[in-house]
Amino acid sequence: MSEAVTRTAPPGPGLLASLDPLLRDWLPRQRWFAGKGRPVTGLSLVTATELLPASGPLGLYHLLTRTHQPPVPGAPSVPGDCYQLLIGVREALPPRLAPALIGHLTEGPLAGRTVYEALYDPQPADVLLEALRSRARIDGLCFERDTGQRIRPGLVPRMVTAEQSNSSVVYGDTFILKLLRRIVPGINPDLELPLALAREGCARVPAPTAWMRTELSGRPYVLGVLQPFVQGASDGWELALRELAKGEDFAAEARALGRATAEVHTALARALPVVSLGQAQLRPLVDAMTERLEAAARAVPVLRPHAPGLRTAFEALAGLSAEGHTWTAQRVHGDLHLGQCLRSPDGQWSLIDFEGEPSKPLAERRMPQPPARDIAGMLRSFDYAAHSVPPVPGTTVAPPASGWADACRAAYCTGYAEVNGLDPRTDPVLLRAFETDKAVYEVVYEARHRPDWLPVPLAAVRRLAASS
Ligand SMILES: Nc1ncnc2c1ncn2[C@@H]1O[C@H](COP(=O)(O)OP(=O)(O)O)[C@@H](O)[C@H]1O
Ligand SMILES: O=P(O)(O)O[C@H]1O[C@H](CO)[C@@H](O[C@H]2O[C@H](CO)[C@@H](O)[C@H](O)[C@H]2O)[C@H](O)[C@H]1O
Repeated sequence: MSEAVTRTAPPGPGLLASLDPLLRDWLPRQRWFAGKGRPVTGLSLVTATELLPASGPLGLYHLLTRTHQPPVPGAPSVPGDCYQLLIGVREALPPRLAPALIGHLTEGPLAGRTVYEALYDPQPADVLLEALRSRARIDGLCFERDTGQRIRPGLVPRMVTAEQSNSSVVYGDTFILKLLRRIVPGINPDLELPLALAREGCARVPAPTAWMRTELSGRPYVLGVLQPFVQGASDGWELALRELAKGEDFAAEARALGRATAEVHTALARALPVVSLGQAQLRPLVDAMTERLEAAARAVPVLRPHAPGLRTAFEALAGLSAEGHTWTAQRVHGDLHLGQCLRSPDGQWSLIDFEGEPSKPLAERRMPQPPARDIAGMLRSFDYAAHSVPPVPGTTVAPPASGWADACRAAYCTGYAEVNGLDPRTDPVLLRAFETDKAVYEVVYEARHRPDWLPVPLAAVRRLAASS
C-alpha cells in the first residue's frame, strides 16, 4: 500500500503498510463501501495527512486510499474507487469507542496500538471542525468556509449512526458535517447545488457553512460539507411510516413536499442553465436508461423477465420525441426520496443530500434533466413506504397501503403544480419512463445493499412493466 503515495507524513509508510491488512478487511464491511460483491485484492494509498502525531496519546490520519477490485463482469476495467478515511491510533480503545474498532497493529513502528474509525471520537471530530472554523490548510487539505456564517468553537460532536452512503457528525445540534466516502474528481453537486440555492435565497435547503476540498493531479475533489443542523427534525420516511402504522393518511404532508420540491426546482432553474430537449438531446437520455436496464438485468437475474415490458416505457418516450415533442431540462436533486426531506418542528420541509445517485458518474449527475426525475423519485418513495408495512399476520392481502400511496402521489403532484404551475401528471409518458428508470436503479441498489428489500422495487417493476 505504498507505491502510489503522493503525500506522506510521519510516521510514514511504516505505519501505512501495517494498516493495509486491517483496512482490507474492514473497508468492504462498511455500509458506504460502494464495491460490494467483489473482493478487494489490494489498496494503494493516494494521500496521507497527519492531523495529530501518533507519538502522542491519540494519532490522527486523514487518508485517501484506492481499492483494487476485479472489474464488474462484462464491464471495462476501470481504476479502483478512492475512499476517504479518518483513522485514529490509540494505545487502547475506551469501551465507548468499541464500535469504531478497525484492528490492532501487529507490526511496524506502532505495533501493539489500536486503530479505529476516528469520526466516532469527539476529539478527532473536533479537529475537523476547528480546521473548518480557522480555514486551515494542512498539506493538500483545504478547509474553507462562508465567512458570513459563524462557527462557535467547542460544539460537542457526535457521529450519526444511521445507515448512510457517506458519514456525518453533528456538532452541538448546530451543524452537521458530511464526510464524503467515495470521492470523485470534479465539481460535487452536494456542495454546488446548495451553494447555488443559497445565492438564490432559497430557504428550503440548508446553506453550506464550510467545506473541505483537495486537489489531486490538478483535479478538484470535494471531501466534506458542513451545514446548519435542522434541530428536532424528522425525516419524511420516518414520518410516513409513523402515519402508516397509525392508519393515518399523509396526503397533507405529501402536498407540502410537492410544494417544497417545486420551490427548489424553481430556484435551481433561476440559478443554473435550463435547456430544451429535442430529439437529439433526448436520445442519449433514453439510451442511458435502456443501458441501465440492460446492465441491471445482467446483474440481477430476477429482473430479466420484466425487461421487455420495462423497455416499452423508454420506447414510448423516444416515440413522443420522434413526433416532435420537446421537454425542458434543468439541474435537479437527482436522488430525491422521503429520507432526503426533513420536517422541522414548525412544519417546514427542507431538502438535503444533493449528491445525486452515488453510483452514477459525476458528469451524468450534473447534467440538466427533466424535473420529472425528482418527482418520479418521490412517487417511488411513497410506494416504498406503503410496501414497507408488514402484511397482517396470517393474511396474504396487501396492506391497506396502496390507496395510501396513491393519495400521497396525487397530493404531491397537486402541491407541485400549485407552485410550479405544471402538474407532473399531464406528462404520463415522461413520468413512467423516469419511474421505471428509478425502479430499475432501486432493484440494483437493494440487490447490492439490502437484499431483504428487493421485493419492494420488484413489485413496482411488475406494475410498470405491465402498464405499457
Ligand atoms: N441539515 C441537516 N439537519 C438535520 N439532519 C440532517 C441534515 N443533513 C443531514 N441530516 C441527517 O443525516 C442523514 C444523512 O445525510 P445525507 O446527506 O442523506 O447523507 P448520505 O449522503 O450519506 O446519505 C440524513 O438522513 C438526516 O437524518
Ligand atoms: O443513501 P442515499 O440517501 O443517498 O440513497 C440511497 O439509499 C436509499 C435507502 O436508504 C435508497 O432509497 C430507497 O429506499 C428508501 C427507503 O429506505 C425509499 O424511500 C426510496 O424511495 C428508495 O429509492 C436510494 O435509492 C439510494 O440511492
